Amino acid sequence: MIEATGLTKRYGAKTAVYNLSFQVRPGTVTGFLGPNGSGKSTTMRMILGLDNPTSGRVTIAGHPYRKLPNAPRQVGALLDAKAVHGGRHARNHLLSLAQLSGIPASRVDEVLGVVGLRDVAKKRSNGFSLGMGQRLGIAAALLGDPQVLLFDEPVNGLDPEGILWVRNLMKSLAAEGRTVFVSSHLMSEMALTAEHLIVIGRGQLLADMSVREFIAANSAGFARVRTPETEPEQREKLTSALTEAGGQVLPEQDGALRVTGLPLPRISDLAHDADVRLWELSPHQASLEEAYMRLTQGAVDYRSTADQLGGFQQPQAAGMPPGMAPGMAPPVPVPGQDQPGWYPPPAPQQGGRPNPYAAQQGQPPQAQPPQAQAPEHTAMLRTLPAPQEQQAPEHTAMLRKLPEPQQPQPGQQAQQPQAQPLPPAAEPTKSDDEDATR
Ligand SMILES: Nc1ncnc2c1ncn2[C@@H]1O[C@H](COP(=O)(O)OP(=O)(O)OP(=O)(O)O)[C@@H](O)[C@H]1O
Repeated sequence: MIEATGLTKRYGAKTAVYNLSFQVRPGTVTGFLGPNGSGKSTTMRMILGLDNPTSGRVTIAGHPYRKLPNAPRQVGALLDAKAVHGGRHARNHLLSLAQLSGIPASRVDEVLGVVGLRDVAKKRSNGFSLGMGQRLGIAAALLGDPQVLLFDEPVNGLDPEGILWVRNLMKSLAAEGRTVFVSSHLMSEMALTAEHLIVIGRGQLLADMSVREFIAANSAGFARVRTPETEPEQREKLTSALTEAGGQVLPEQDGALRVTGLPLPRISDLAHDADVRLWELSPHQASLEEAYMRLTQGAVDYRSTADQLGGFQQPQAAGMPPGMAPGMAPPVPVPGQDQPGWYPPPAPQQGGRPNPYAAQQGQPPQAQPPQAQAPEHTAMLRTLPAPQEQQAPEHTAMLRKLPEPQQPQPGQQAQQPQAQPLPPAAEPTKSDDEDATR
């Protein structure tokens, strides 16, 4: 088990991690999520003794990493797949790691097989693709057959087959009773891989709970309703009927309607009363991505703006909305579509605290009084920054309430992808990536 208690890391004026307490248990894959720069890698480095905490502590099986006897046999990690001696063969790289930890050479060949790199074992790693480098990093993590494994973005650069392989590998490692702690920005992948989540924002804990609890706590279910595409007036009629009945109706990108606040039978009755035919009426649970977006909206440091292309864009045809090509039907306006938060599903409860980050943009987290530690097996979502942290009851979820997502600013609309002509085929180049000494 990995246990962090009041973990804080400051780099000069920058507070990268603040008062982080959590446990990563054996037997399940625990996902470690957070926006760019939220402190995931810093936390992992502290777990592995590569960075010293400014305060607090983190242990593996009860010991700080540096005090673990023969740590590489107990803990395996992939932090930075590029952190290898590029001039070495893949096999020699692993052999040198194995020798340092008293691991037999036969294990090197085993892990090369596990990660699918046997055929390139004698190739220099500086000639490896991103995905091959990731596989080599995973091989290094598996080398000591450790009970505790940490992976920072393990699927980065992997092809679909590789992503599926990593997913199954993580699950099987956890099923063997190991502790598996994985960071990723790929929410769809995390939803399929992890059972438990630890979510941080600006170095502070936002959530510590199962994936199922996390989605339920950060989103509400909704109904998708579709009317005949050839009769847009039916869609408008239904939208009015649903809105008058107290529902919230928002457009989906494919022309369907997303309805919250009304149960499915009521939607069906209202459609019937309004004499509107339905082509679809289906219940939906929000995705992990939507729930994550809702929770972390206020903790994102790096946001993109629309590319204005230096004013070089072709003028739009008269009356044509930006991004619409001539001949495309403009979207049917739907009441409510300009409401903030139409993309993420509505929060399950209203009246949350104001966004604690709103006044802190670009500022380090403010010092807070020590917070009570959550008991074992407690799923946590925290209200932040609260002057006094309440103790969470066992098996309950705690959630940091953040405000509704912000309305995109004018001009921040995503651009429609434009078809680009293919570049001319590149001339084949001579490759010397196969090691001459092979
Ligand atoms: N050695 C360092 N010196 C100064 N600041 C650092 C250092 N390492 C990390 N930071 C800062 O600490 C913060 C957290 O960085 P960290 O790399 O841990 O985030 P992350 O969640 O892993 O981000 P990403 O998802 O982009 O990988 C960032 O603001 C980063 O700039």
